[in-house]
Amino acid sequence: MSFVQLNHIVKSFKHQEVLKDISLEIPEGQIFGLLGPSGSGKTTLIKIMLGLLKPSDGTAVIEDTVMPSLKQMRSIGYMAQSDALYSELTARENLLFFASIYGIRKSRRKRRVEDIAKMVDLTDHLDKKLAAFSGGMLRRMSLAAALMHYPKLLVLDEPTVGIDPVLRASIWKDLKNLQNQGTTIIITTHVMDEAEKCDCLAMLRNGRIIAQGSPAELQEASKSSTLEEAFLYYGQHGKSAAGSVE
Ligand SMILES: Nc1ncnc2c1ncn2[C@@H]1O[C@H](COP(=O)(O)OP(=O)(O)OP(=O)(O)O)[C@@H](O)[C@H]1O
Repeated sequence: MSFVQLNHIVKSFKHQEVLKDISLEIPEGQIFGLLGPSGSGKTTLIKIMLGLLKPSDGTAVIEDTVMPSLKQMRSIGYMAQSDALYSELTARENLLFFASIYGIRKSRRKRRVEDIAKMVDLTDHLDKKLAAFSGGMLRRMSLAAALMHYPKLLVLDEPTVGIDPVLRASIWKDLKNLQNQGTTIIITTHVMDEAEKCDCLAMLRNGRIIAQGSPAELQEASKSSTLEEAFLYYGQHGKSAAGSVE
């Protein structure tokens, strides 16, 4: 069953058509990667999917509900590119705040904050103000906040920018664990070794999906030895034979 369905999404800002007839189906429990150069429309597509932005045409559906839907929004964790956190508060205070707005019961908040901090490797920094955090630590805080309410769908816009390879690997381990627990994960990335870890990829360029399929399918159909090579191939040759682009 597809968990997320995008039907013929078009989005224009003034005279610029940023998304041009995008249709996608993302099955439940998948790690789905949106790959594309800067400005190709990844964030815009995600915001439409989440009901944060209205499409000019088409519909975004999550679990049979047309977005925007308050009910569905409550079951989504969204980690945006910029960190929406309070720099004058400590990490613990920030996370307790998210726990309260996500409706985690008071008796469970302290424990949940500690569990989440452990997951993103911030246990030793819980009582520091975010003003003293590095870029990578702030990204980990954002991930923690997005995970606070056990979301069924986790949407991550370039989650590992500014994060070192060791921590990136540990975050990916956590993402795989979440997937094993049934979470559907959508991730935007420029990083190829990250794209390779996704079950399915859609390559976006100039507001269109130029290829879609598993990393292996995309490489095979373009006779490429790496995903990067496949991406360059599709950029030059248009739609993929591998994918389910209609
Ligand atoms: N609110 C807006 N008003 C006008 N134009 C916008 C708006 N939001 C996005 N755009 C334009 O839409 C295009 C796609 O932007 P978007 O942020 O979706 O790209 P992206 O693929 O996420 O890029 P990046 O990887 O750099 O984050 C860009 O040309 C951008 O300037």
